[in-house]
Formats: sequence, structure tokens, C-alpha cells
Amino acid sequence: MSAGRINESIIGDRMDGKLYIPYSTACECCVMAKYCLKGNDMYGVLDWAVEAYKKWEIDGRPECVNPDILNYYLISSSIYTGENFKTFGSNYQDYTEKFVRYYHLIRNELFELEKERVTDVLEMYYYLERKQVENDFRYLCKYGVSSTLTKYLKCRYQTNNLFYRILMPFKEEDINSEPFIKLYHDVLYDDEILKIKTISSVNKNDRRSRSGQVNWITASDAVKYFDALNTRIESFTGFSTKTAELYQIVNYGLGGHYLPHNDPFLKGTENSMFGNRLVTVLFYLTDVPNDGYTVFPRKNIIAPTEKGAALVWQNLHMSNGEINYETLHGSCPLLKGNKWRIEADVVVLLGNSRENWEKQLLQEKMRVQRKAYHKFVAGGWGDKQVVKKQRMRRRRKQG
Ligand SMILES: O=C(O)CCC(=O)C(=O)O
Ligand SMILES: [Fe+2]
Repeated sequence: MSAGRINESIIGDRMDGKLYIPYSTACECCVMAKYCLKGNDMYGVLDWAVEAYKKWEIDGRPECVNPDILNYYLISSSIYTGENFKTFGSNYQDYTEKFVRYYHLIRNELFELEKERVTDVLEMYYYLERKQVENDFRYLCKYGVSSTLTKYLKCRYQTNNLFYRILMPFKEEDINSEPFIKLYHDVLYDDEILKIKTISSVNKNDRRSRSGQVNWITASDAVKYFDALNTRIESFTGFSTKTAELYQIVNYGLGGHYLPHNDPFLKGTENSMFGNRLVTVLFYLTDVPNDGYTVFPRKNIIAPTEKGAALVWQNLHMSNGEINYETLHGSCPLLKGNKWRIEADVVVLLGNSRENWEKQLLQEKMRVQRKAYHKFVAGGWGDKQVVKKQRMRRRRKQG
């Protein structure tokens, strides 16, 4: 690179439309960006500036890389190519991937500098990112394979420290560790499935993002039919269903799908009384072999639709209650058969006090344990009755 000559080994080769860089340092990449800018090759500027960032991230920032100049390369080329994206050049897919990959780096730069029209470019990034997620979603639905068991992802009989589960443990399968996703096999019984299907009169729902027939189970039906199911949910999630939302039943016919989304409400739009959706529990009421998966495009994960199983995941970070965006998920378009599922969103009291988050989580867990203890050790009573009985016994003793 000395004496103004560029090391030939870094001049990239374009193979299959992709930039191939055998070896280069962050300094060399910066120089390449500079020359591309001189030659008005704004896509080249972007490629090399981003590549410089990549090297910088891995190897640390060398002296020769001036962050201001690198910012300038990124901003100018982003604005320029951002405009061009609207007309979709032939390399659209390639650039989409690149943008999405480096989005977090570029975004910070843009925010820091607050240059004019930055929002335009940001909007373009958001748009491309959404597009990318949809592409990943479709790809997963078409070609995804279920993950296999590894050292960290196992199957086990799970009692969750509940005495009565020693006799009938859950069949728990790890699907992913971070975010936590698990599949519980055989937790919904045939008679329950029949009951659910019978009481669910269907309402047509034709929103574009979700084509399935949706039905909400009324509060009175929930009490009548699903008390045992609530207890089961509490046993495997460890959280109380006291503030959970009503069950939502969906029947997907052919082509039925649900585009990728996150279940929790965005910051500030949570239920002011009850908080946000901490855990999602999806029960499958039908077997749909090799189809109709629930997929997590950010994690490259597919979950099979297995009759009687429940897929469970945590939507919020346990440390602070913030949304875990990695839990983005959707339901693949159904190409054959018929998929029924029932969803329970377990909500945890956040109220207005995020500072109390940890305390609240602990309280919810304790409430579930107390209830389990009273129900199965103290002889089949719910919380309230036990407390009442204990109070009466104490009074009798005192008086
Ligand atoms: O049915 C599925 O597989 C996913 C449903 C879902 O994500 C939802 O209802 O929020
Ligand atoms: Fe969902």
C-alpha cells in the first residue's frame, strides 16, 4: 500500500455478483472506499467502508482509519444508494443482505451525525430489514429443518420440582436456549382437544398478515373448561395465569399463515393494569406433518406442529422486562391439511414500575408454587380456601 500503490491482493473479485476479498486490512479498505468515491462508484464506497468496519470490529481500529472520514463515506454512500434502492437495481438482494448485516453499525453512525435526510435512509433500512425477515421466513418455511439435539439442547422428563409430576413428568424438549424456546409433548389431551374444537365457533379474519379463522374463548368458558389447563400452563412456565389473556383459538385452512411478528406490546403500549406478554404458550390441536411450522426467522428455527404438544417461549428479557426481538416468529403457509392451535399469552404484572420487575417475577413464581402446594399437598384446595381455613384454625386455637 506504500507509495500510493494498492496491494493487488486486495482488489476484489466479483464472483456470482458477490464481492470477494481474499485479504485486506481496515486501512486498505478505507483507501479503496476513497478511490471508489473519487470514481463516483457509491456502491463500491459502501462495500469498502462496511468492510473497513468489519475489520475494525475484529482487529481493532488502526491509526490510519479516521472514524470521521469513515462516517462520511458511509453517510454519503448510504444516502446515495438509499435513493437508488427505491428503484431496485439488479443487485438488490445482495445489497439488502449487506445492509441488514451492517445495519447496526451504520445506524449508530447515522444517529450520531444527525445529517439531513438521515431518516429517509433509516426508513429504507427498516424497509429492507423487514423484507429480509420475510425472505428468511419464506426460506425457512420451504427448506427449514428441525434442529437436532446437541450438548446444550436436550430432551428430558421434567417435574419442575412439583411433587405430583414425579408420577407424570412433562416430556420437555429444548428447541433453543437464548431466547428460551421449549416444546412440551402430550400436554393437551384428546377430550380437551375435542371440547376446544366444539366450543370454538369461528369468526372469519381476513387481515393480510394473518389468514386464519380466529376465535377468543370467553371468560366464562375459560373458567368452565380450562381450569386444569391453566394449572398445567403454570406448571411448565412457572408463572401465574391469573393475569393471562383469554385463550385465542385459530384454525388455519389451506394457505393459512401468520407473517413474522413479536407477541409483546411495544414500549408504552402495554396493558397499564397487567403489563406485557411475558410468555407465549402455543398448543397444537392437530398433527400437520412437514407443514404449517411455527418458525423463528432470526434464530433459523422451525418448530413442528404436533398434536397435543405445547410450544413455549419467553418474549421478554428476564433481566429487565424489555422485548426480546429474537423471538420474532410466524406461522408458515399451510400447503396441505388443516392446522388448529390455541394460544395463551401469559402476562406478567409490570404495571408502571419496571424497577420492580425482578420482585414481581419472583412474586409470580411464588404464587404458582403456593398454589401447587395447596392444591396437591393440602388436599385439593385453591389458595383462598386454604388461607381461609388456616385463619379459622388459628382463631379457634386463640379463642
Ligand atoms: O400458529 C402459529 O404457529 C403462530 C401463531 C402466533 O404466532 C400468534 O398467534 O401470535
Ligand atoms: Fe405470535
